[in-house]
Amino acid sequence: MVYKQDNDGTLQGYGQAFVMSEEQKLDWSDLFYVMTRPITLRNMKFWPTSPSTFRDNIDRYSFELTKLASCLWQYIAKNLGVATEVFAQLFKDHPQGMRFNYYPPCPEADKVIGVSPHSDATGFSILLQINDVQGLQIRKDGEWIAVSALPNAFIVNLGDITEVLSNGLYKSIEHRAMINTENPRISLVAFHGPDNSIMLQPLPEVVGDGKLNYGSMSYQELMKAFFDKKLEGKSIIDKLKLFN
Ligand SMILES: O=C(O)CCC(=O)C(=O)O
Ligand SMILES: [Fe+2]
Repeated sequence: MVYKQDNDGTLQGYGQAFVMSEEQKLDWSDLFYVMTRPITLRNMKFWPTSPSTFRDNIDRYSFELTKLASCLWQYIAKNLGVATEVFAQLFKDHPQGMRFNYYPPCPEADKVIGVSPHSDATGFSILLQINDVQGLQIRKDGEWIAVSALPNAFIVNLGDITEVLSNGLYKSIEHRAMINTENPRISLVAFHGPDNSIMLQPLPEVVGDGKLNYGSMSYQELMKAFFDKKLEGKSIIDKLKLFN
């Protein structure tokens, strides 16, 4: 297949992620992932040329989402009492990747899962539920709750990076995607992560004289830890938490 993943560690292209063994039961989904920003990191060999509008539309969508993401960072910074320049520096060049998820229906839908429980290893994700099929669930107080998409609205899932930077004032959300027996479901998730070179730790401006709740880890190390194992709840956060 022309756009299939390479073994270059970036997971771009068509394929599966988080496959650790031949025996593993895979998630019931097809996925396609491309890095969309910074533009210099785009690898156009993974960008389909058919339909002919694809590249142009994704480029424009990526640009508009970046504006939305900058706006959200400004609100988060304000809420945390941190100068907006601090976030602008951490998220400089607006790193962004897009994952297209296709979940085929399954006659035995209760025996499979579309995406295993996890939190996103990113700042936040802006999710668009493309067709009107429900499937996303979030975990709140130990219970799984179905999220219905509002018409013309995005779903924003906070990621692990925001939890650590905010010393836990913001919590990343554990979520999963379920399958149904009749209808395929399609979602498009745009991950907004930090600059690749950052050292991830709670922001001193947020911690102040208070208790430090998380240890530190380079973002590169964190991404490696995330992709080196099966998706499993809030595993990155569990690793970095100093107290339970
Ligand atoms: O399809 C969904 O609603 C969720 C997908 C997801 O969690 C992901 O791609 O990280
Ligand atoms: Fe996710």
